[in-house]
Amino acid sequence: MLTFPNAKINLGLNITEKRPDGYHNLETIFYPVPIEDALEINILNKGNGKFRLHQAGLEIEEEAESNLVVKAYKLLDDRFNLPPVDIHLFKHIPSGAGLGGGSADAAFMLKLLNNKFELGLPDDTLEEYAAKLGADCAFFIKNRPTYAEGIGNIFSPLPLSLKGYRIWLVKPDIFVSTRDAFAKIKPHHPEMSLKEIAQLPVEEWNGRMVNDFEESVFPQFPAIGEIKEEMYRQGAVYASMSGSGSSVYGLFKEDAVLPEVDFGEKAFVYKGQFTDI
Ligand SMILES: C[C@@](CO)(OP(=O)(O)O)[C@H](O)COP(=O)(O)OP(=O)(O)OC[C@H]1O[C@@H](n2ccc(N)nc2=O)[C@H](O)[C@@H]1O
Ligand SMILES: Nc1ncnc2c1ncn2[C@@H]1O[C@H](COP(=O)(O)OP(=O)(O)O)[C@@H](O)[C@H]1O
Repeated sequence: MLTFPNAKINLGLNITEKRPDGYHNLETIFYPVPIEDALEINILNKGNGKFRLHQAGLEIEEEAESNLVVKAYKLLDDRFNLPPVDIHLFKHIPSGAGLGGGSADAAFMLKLLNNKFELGLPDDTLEEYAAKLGADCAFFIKNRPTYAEGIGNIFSPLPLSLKGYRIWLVKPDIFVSTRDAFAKIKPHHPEMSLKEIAQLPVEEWNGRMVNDFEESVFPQFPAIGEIKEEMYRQGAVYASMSGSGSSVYGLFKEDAVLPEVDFGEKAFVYKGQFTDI
C-alpha cells in the first residue's frame, strides 16, 4: 500500500509568550503544499524482524530506529501487535526546512497502518497518536488548513483556500537551529490577530502577516532574507519564510510566469500551483 506524505507551510507565525517550561506559545496557520515524499508498506516475510526500512531520495542522517516512520509503526505496534512490515520511504521533502516533512511521514504512516491492517481508528484517535510524535504531526492527519496555538499543538480548522495561486518555494543549503531561533526572539502579541489577517485577500497580507522567526534568522543568514526579496522582485503577492526556516515561499497570481533564477547549486527549488483542498 502506497501513500504520498505532503509538506506544509506556515502562513504567519507569532511567538507570543515564553512559558515557565522554556517552550514558547505561538500562533500560526499550517497549510498543506503538494511537495511529496512516497511511502509504501508491505507485509514482511517471517524471520526478518518486525520492520525493515529502505530509504531513497534525499538523505536523512537518522538511524532507521529514530526515523519517524519507524517511531509511528512502533507506537501502533505496541498497542495492536501489528504484522511485520517492509517500509519504503522516498524522501523528496527537504529536512530542516520548516516544511514538516518528518512529521508528515509519521502521520501518513499512522494512516497507512490504520488502512492496511483495518484498525478502524477514527481521525481523533489518530491525531492523539500523532501528537506523541511531534507538535505539528497531528495536523497531517486531516491535512487541511489549520490554525494552531499553544506550543503549536492545539488546532482548529480554518476556512481558507489558496486555490489557483502559484507557489515558488526555495530551500537554500542553510541549516537553521529551531532552538537558537526561538532563543533570540522577544515574544510579543501582534496588533492584529492572525485569524483576522487570514480572512483578508492574500494581496493584503504583505505588511500584516508576519513570521516572527524572520527577525532572528535573517540577520544571521542574510541569504535567506534575500530569497524573500527576490520573490517580491519577481511579483509575489505574498512571501515569507516557513516555520523556523530555512525555506522561503512566494505566492503568485494564477497567470504569473515564474522565471529561472539561480539560488545556488544545492538549493531545493519547487514551483507549483494550489488546487482545491
Ligand atoms: C516553530 C515550528 C512551527 O511550525 O517550526 P518548524 O519546525 O515548522 O520550522 C514548530 O512548531 C517547531 O516544532 P519542532 O520543529 O517540532 O520543534 P522541536 O524540535 O519540538 O523544538 C526544538 C526546540 O525549539 C524550542 N521550542 C519549540 C517549540 C515551541 N513551541 N517553543 C520552543 O521554545 C525548544 O527549545 C525546543 O527544544
Ligand atoms: N522520515 C523523516 N523525514 C524527515 N526527517 C526525519 C524523518 N525521521 C526523522 N527525521 C528527523 O526529524 C528532523 C526534522 O525534520 P523535518 O520535520 O523534515 O523538518 P522541519 O522540522 O524543518 O519541518 C530532522 O532532523 C530529521 O533528521
